[in-house]
Amino acid sequence: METTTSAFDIPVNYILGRCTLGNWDDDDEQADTTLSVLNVSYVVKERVGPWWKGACLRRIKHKIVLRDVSMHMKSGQITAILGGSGSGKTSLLDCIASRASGTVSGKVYYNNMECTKDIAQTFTSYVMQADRLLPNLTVRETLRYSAQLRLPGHASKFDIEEKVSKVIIEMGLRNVADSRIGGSIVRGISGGEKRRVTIAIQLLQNPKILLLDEPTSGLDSFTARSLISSLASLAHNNGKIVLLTIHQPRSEIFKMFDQIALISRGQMVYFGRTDQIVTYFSDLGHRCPTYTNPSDYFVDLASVDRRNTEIQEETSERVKELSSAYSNSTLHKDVVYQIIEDTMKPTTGRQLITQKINYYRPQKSGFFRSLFTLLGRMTLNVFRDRTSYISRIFLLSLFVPFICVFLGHLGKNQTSLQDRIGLLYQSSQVPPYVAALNAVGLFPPLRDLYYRECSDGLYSPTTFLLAYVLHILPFTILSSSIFSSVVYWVTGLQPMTQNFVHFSSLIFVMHFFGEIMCVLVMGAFMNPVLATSTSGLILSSSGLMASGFLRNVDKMLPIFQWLAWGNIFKYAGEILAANEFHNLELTCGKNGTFCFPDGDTYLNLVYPDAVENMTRNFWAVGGFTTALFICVIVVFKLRGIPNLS
Ligand SMILES: Nc1ncnc2c1ncn2[C@@H]1O[C@H](COP(=O)(O)OP(=O)(O)OP(=O)(O)O)[C@@H](O)[C@H]1O
Repeated sequence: METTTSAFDIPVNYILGRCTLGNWDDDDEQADTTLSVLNVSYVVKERVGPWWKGACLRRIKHKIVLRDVSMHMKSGQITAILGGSGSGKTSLLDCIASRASGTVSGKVYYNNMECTKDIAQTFTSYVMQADRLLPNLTVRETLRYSAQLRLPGHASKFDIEEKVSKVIIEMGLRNVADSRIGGSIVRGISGGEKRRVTIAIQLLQNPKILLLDEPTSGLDSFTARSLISSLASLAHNNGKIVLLTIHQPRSEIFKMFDQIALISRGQMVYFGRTDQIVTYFSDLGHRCPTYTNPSDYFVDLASVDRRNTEIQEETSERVKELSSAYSNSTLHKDVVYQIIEDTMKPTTGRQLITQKINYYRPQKSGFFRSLFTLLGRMTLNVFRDRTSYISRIFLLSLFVPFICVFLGHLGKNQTSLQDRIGLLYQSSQVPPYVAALNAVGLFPPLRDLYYRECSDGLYSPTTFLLAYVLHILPFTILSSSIFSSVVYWVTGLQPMTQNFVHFSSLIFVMHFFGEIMCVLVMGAFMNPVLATSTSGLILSSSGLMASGFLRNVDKMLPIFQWLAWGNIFKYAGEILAANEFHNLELTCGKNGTFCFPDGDTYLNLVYPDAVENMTRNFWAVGGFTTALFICVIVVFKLRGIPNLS
């Protein structure tokens, strides 16, 4: 079948094949697809100057990452972008996938139709360099959950299983289908198999165009070869466009590519058929020596050597000559003319098809389906890892023996007043802090996976965060109940059921609050070490300042008194104090020194309205926790998706 040459020839069947009204899994492999890149340039902003000047004061420098790059690919072809480190390979893929963060000029066309982000998301799948997979799931489970998120809401269980089995076979994962992915601690499938799983996830949506950033990085040469061979057969047998970046492939791999794009310092040095590259460079006077891997030779030829100034100038000059020779070559002109010719045809048909694409774009799996899929996946991931659920349930309980041994059974004498204050202070501080530790350990892999799936447009931050809090809820209830039951009854706080219910409810809310607080910090900072120290600092300084257990809030500077109104620990402190000290009888010594005859005397002194404000304070802690959760969603939305590799 001939390549699409007219806008009217754009295969509507293919579009219909992805239609939610038709069969979403229709493999209309006969339909040709083209992908063209015309004079694409890409400029990014860099801030230069000393760090202490901050982001606003540092000078902005514009860096040209890509300059006038043109390429043309069609279905059934595998094309490799080659080049040294920093030459602009990943940036070129980002521009094609509409994921670039800087300024892109020039045009990218899908089926001779100007590309928008929507079109890119509909027709392409992007495989990033890093595998972001949950270590405790098996290959099949990973694919099943991904399919539930990626396939339209009406796809049945049977459709999903069928699709999963199909990609497992396509990517040669049959032997490891029921093995765990594994991670740094638990051994799982090999690095090459993980790469295959990542690619298989992207194949679930049956994309026409598959973009892969360094798919062979970190793989041994045998595994790399077998992976590229699978990608080549995806292109040749399934009619996909496969475009990948690669550093320096070995010669067997090099031969598998149909086309090569060699770039250097953001400029194209060669784009054309693989079997013509040797002749092309020989004609320019750079003959690839016998017994030398052509990819090694050409990548070295197009790289600037920075060992010393002399060599740098010499190699820079050579690269300039190579890129100018290519831009004047018939090879380059043919590519540009072909793209211009194909895309200059009447636009009405294209507009019509754009409308069709917008109409037939596959529907997302829906809010509730995404929510329950994420919830199921997170829960399974925790239950598969003993250390995760043990730490979630029992980490808080580990503090109990220390508290009990240190304080023992509280009496009714005057020193027990101080013991009670210490115990209540610890009870308000430890649960949120332990929850923050749990979040630091268990949230980052889920967040990384969220970033990848969110950049694929699968679900929103709200869905992800809601699923996260719902999956921690049973653990939070269980661990806070164990903590409060033992601490409350062993240390001998007021032995009344209602007081115990108040105490345990507050412990639960504070435990939950700590986790949400840490998730908020991890939405702002990627680094978990920074997240731990920031969360710890926020929690301990808030408790210190506002709980009233270490210093009476009314005796602080007015600014701190005002700030305390906006701090959950003020209300938590009042609840704990009123709950324990109201109606508490104390005994005085015989030597006639000042003493508190009962807990209410202490309450009147430090928390005058705490008993009357009990209900208000419960509303306040609940309100703070809800508001914090809303803030987390806002932070994740504002922060967006970081530039992932
Ligand atoms: N958003 C950005 N901000 C600043 N510099 C950028 C940005 N994107 C790309 N660059 C710069 O552009 C150049 C090309 O980067 P790119 O990641 O595309 O190279 P690459 O060929 O993929 O390199 P590698 O093979 O090492 O991954 C690099 O010098 C990089 O620092």
